[in-house]
Amino acid sequence: MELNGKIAVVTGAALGIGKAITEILLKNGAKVALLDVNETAGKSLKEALDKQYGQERTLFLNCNVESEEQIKAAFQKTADNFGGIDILCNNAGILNETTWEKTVSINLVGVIRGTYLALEHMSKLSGGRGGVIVNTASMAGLGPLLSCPVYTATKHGVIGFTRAMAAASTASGYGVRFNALCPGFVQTDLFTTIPSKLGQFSHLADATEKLAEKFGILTVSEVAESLLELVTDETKNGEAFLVFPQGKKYVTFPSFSS
Ligand SMILES: NC(=O)C1=CN([C@@H]2O[C@H](COP(=O)(O)OP(=O)(O)OC[C@H]3O[C@@H](n4cnc5c(N)ncnc54)[C@H](O)[C@@H]3O)[C@@H](O)[C@H]2O)C=CC1
Ligand SMILES: CC/C=C\C[C@H](O)C(=O)/C=C/C=C/C=C\C=C\[C@@H](O)C/C=C\CCC(=O)O
Repeated sequence: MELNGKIAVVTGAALGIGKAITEILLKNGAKVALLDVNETAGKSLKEALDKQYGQERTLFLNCNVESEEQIKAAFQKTADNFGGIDILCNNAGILNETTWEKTVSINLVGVIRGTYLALEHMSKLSGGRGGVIVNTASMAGLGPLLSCPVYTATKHGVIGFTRAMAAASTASGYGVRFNALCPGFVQTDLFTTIPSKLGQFSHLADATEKLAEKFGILTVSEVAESLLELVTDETKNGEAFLVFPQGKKYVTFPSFSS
């Protein structure tokens, strides 16, 4: 997919991985709608991006992915402003085992909600022009993280949902590719605040730290480069792209097809 002129929506765009995704999409010619619940950070980033790319290339919309109404409105404003949606990065996510229902609501339900609402704009069956949806999962979607079982569950769910949607899209003719981005540990606010977010599993913080030492820490730019590959390589559909400092690979899963 050539990005020049394409229209992208990034959730959780104001900080961390979402900010890096936004920047690499802009750098490669896309227009980007930044959706985030953190209005201060979102407006500040928009101001900085306006200076670098001009005011017309981005739109910041205060949006909580837990709200169907807010996502619906944000997608409509994006389509009205830019003329459609070609790319969706369902990136917004939290890690908090004490408020685990909220973690499920944002990390999994928010991804499902964003996907279904975006398809109303993107699917060729509803007048869209197709495109690609990349869901930010995690290495914790591929293996158990003992200190955050609910976070692990949400990321396993994101990968399963993404792969099923990829198959449904191919079978239905949506013209939309679906892929999961699965980074290991990444240096962001989410990562640095982990020790205070483990709740009843806080006694396992050291084990997590040892995992981080073992697997290393990615930069947000490294993650954004992998996102770009999933967006631009039109052969990628239904992939789980595992990214960590030692390298990256497309995960193979057991096949149950006869
Ligand atoms: N940091 C890490 O080690 C890894 C993070 N991830 C995933 O990457 C994604 C981004 O995480 P980070 O950049 O690390 O986190 P971060 O905390 O640095 O940034 C997350 C962004 O999402 C926004 N956000 C949070 N809840 C929201 C909501 N309900 N609606 C809209 N926006 C919301 C925040 O305001 C923030 O701007 C998450 O899905 C996370 O699970 C995946 C693998 C590793
Ligand atoms: C605590 C969560 C930290 C950051 C959030 C981010 O989304 C994330 O989940 C990063 C995960 C990185 C995981 C790295 C390795 C994961 C290993 C596990 O899947 C299990 C594998 C090994 C377990 C330890 C062992 O048996 O050697």
